[in-house]
Amino acid sequence: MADEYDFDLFTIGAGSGGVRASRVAAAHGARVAVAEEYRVGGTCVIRGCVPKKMLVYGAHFAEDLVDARAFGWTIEGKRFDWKALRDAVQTDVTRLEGLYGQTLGNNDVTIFNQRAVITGPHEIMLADGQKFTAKHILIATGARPFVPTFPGSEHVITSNEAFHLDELPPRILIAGGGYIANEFAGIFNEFGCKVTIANRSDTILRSYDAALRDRLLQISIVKGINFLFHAEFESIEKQEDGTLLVKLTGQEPCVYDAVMVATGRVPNVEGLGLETVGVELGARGEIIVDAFSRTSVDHIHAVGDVTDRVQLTPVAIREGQAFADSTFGPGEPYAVDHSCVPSAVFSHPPIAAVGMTESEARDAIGNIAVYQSDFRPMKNVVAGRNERSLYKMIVDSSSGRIVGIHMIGPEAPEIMQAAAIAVKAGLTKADFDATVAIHPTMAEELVLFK
Ligand SMILES: Cc1cc2nc3c(=O)[nH]c(=O)nc-3n(C[C@H](O)[C@H](O)[C@H](O)COP(=O)(O)OP(=O)(O)OC[C@H]3O[C@@H](n4cnc5c(N)ncnc54)[C@H](O)[C@@H]3O)c2cc1C
Ligand SMILES: NC(=O)c1ccc[n+]([C@@H]2O[C@H](COP(=O)([O-])OP(=O)(O)OC[C@H]3O[C@@H](n4cnc5c(N)ncnc54)[C@H](O)[C@@H]3O)[C@@H](O)[C@H]2O)c1
Repeated sequence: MADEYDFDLFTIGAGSGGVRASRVAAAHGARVAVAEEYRVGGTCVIRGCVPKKMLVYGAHFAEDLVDARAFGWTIEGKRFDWKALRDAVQTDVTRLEGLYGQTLGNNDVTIFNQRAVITGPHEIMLADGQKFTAKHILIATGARPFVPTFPGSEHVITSNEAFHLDELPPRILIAGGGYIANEFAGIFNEFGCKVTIANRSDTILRSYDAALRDRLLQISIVKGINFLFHAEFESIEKQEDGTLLVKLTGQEPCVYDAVMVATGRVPNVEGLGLETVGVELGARGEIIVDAFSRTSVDHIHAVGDVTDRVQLTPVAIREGQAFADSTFGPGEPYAVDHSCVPSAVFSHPPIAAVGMTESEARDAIGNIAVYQSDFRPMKNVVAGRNERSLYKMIVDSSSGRIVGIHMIGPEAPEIMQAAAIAVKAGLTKADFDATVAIHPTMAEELVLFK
């Protein structure tokens, strides 16, 4: 490796993509440094997937404790302590942060706990003024919540703050209709907050199959979540008692204790020095990269949310791994396959999907068969919970190949991870039919479609 540079690789951002790329590059023998301005682990570990999932688990006990009565349990003195859960989650986040730092250290990656910017084609400057040179630079700076600007927008919180609330807000308005809005609506609602979702369109989770979206909407309404559609912010006024008077288009003014925005995430590119070295950006501020995560400058790469391809942790990790193997490994360069990426929404109940929705398949293929199972899980029957699951399988009629599976119901993401392998591998409906069911399960519906 070239010794004319201080490092072979300098990574900016120690999140999902940056940590993986740095660790793997170092394991291939590269001299690697990584700069992190906040906390090692990035969004997913510190204020995303991981603490969110822990809150989802905590929230679900609200239903389990109610349902337990139907299974013969008497529960007295039931009480929920938000601070106890919040602090337990943060303790584990800190533990994980330590493990990520340890992994980097064990691989001889130098960590700088400060902001880094690019000051020359091969030069990086840290917040304290230190400068370093590197043969390759990897931008893995992720994304941050987008907050629309309107009078009073300074009073809103985002998912970043939601993990640290001193008290649960008795009434919370959540703006947005995507992943974060629906996941946090479920969490706060289970904790007993009165939740209202305000969305600018009339569609939640627009990339998911319409039948599943409708099912989640119906179930959420029954659980007590209020939905406002075609509602955009006009203003928020903080009142003397600390509550927030919110005006939304087409709605009567209403008072809430907290307002959270979940209106998408924008790439972290500001002030990075990209213009000084000629790294090109797209219309949404994302770094433009080719299939090998190479930017418009040959030796500068970018992975993860900052490229706004698929904003999911496992994708950022794969992009980081592919970059490190391709640039520093012994094999041929390879690209990440972004097709058929499975995903999940950890709502109550969760949604999971892989491949094409019914309408996408109709447009792309035309001749399709749709199999559907609309059932009440056994546990819900005994519990007297009138909440039905919906599974859909979309099949290319000419080949029998499965092009999409969509599920809403308990444990849907856990079931989907296995089903996604089959879809990615190009299996057919006949292959599923030939597989014996495991009874009694919810997942058996996948091999029993008629
Ligand atoms: C609330 C929430 C829930 C989510 N849930 C899921 C989920 O369940 N499943 C899933 O797959 N995905 C989920 N995501 C998305 C997932 O977190 C991201 O896709 C993933 O973290 C992207 O990884 P990344 O490496 O691109 O960026 P990040 O993990 O965001 O890491 C970027 C890092 O760069 C640092 N940084 C930025 N600029 C600089 C600089 N100039 N100098 C030094 N450091 C810098 C940042 O502090 C950050 O630590 C969730 C996101 C949120 C917000
Ligand atoms: N379970 C998961 O895998 C998971 C969970 C959370 C977040 N994420 C990732 O993080 C990303 C960000 O999550 P998110 O929920 O913020 O985004 P999102 O893209 O899922 O949803 C954004 C929502 O905000 C609305 N919106 C956008 N601009 C608006 C504006 N100016 N005014 C009003 N509404 C507006 C959109 O119509 C949409 O409903 C997701 O796209 C996803 O990739 C994944």
